[in-house]
Amino acid sequence: MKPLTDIRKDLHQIPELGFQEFKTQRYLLDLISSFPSDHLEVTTWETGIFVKVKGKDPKKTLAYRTDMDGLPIKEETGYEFASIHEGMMHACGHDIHMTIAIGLLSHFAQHPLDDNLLFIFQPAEEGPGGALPMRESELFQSLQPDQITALHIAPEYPVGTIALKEGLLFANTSELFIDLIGKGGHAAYPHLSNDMVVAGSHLVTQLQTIISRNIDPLDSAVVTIGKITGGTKQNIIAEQARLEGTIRTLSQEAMEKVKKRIESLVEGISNGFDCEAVIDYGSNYRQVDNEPILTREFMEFASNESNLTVVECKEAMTGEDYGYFLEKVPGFMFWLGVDTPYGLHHSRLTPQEGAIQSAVDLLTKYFTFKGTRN
Ligand SMILES: CC(=O)N[C@@H](CCC[C@H](N)C(=O)O)C(=O)O
Repeated sequence: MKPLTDIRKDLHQIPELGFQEFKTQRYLLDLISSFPSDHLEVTTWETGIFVKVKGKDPKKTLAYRTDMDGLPIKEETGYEFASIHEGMMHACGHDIHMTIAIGLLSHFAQHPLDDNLLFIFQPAEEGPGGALPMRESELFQSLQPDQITALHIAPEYPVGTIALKEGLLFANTSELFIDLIGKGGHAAYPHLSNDMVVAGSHLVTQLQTIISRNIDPLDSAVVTIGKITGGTKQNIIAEQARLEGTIRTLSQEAMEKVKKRIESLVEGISNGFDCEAVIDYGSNYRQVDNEPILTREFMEFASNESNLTVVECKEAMTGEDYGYFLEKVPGFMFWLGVDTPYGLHHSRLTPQEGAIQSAVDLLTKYFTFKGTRN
């Protein structure tokens, strides 16, 4: 097999959006077909893949999950191996996550455990969400793991550090799309039109008051509008505007409250500006809730059995549909330090590749510890 760093470079070049991961799936299947196949059961689900490494005397099934999709970002890393897909980039580390899965799989295909080890290559984490339908698939139900593990790259930690905590690690999320439909017209005749750029601007400002005025200051929530579109030309009054964003909360109750406030404010805009307004919440992700006993055991294992630094971190407002796997299967997720000055979802994100081997070494030892009986 090629060195893992070369595999990461190959994957980095072909980012694809959710449920479009055709080349990525093909690339991974080709690699997997080069591994010794005696213990492997490979199945595909949409653009994802399940690989079961059959144990020698299985009593349970352990699982490792990686996501697969990229983001609609124009890459500016300056890498020689930058994305060859215009306007798309692996800017959330899924190329690293997949490479770690391949490193582990190549090891365990040659050295199977006593127990089964299931690899889940999951599409569409960035949206619209592959974890929930994958978890609900007949295929997953038939493979049903007893414990699950995943990781996410963390730009802010050095290579050689992992970070996690028991319980809540990542927030509840909901996408947010608001369409405003008014009446277009000539820029010189505002009184004959109904301007959705003005209505949308008011709405963006009002939405910011939800966190500052409606959420308990000791709780946490986020409403981010990441994209606004509207109008067609500088001297035409905009007939429509669209706001696209995301909501993050630490509890389901806060999510319900934020949504109620959004609905009231949107209704106010619709009445005040005499326009039509439609809200679509897109996909919702369940919080990532680390199972306390397994998490604590893993933290102690990593501290004692590796030379990694284990940090007990705070929860983050990032989202992850991996939370849906954790809803049904006990397990945990951890942050993997990759030491890069630009954060997740940035066009200049350049994770240090040294992190790949550190994760493969740690998880090889951990799965061996969990899946071997004396
Ligand atoms: C780790 C990470 O960055 N995850 C994404 C998940 C996206 C959720 C959904 N599409 C949304 O935008 O709400 C994140 O943005 O946190």
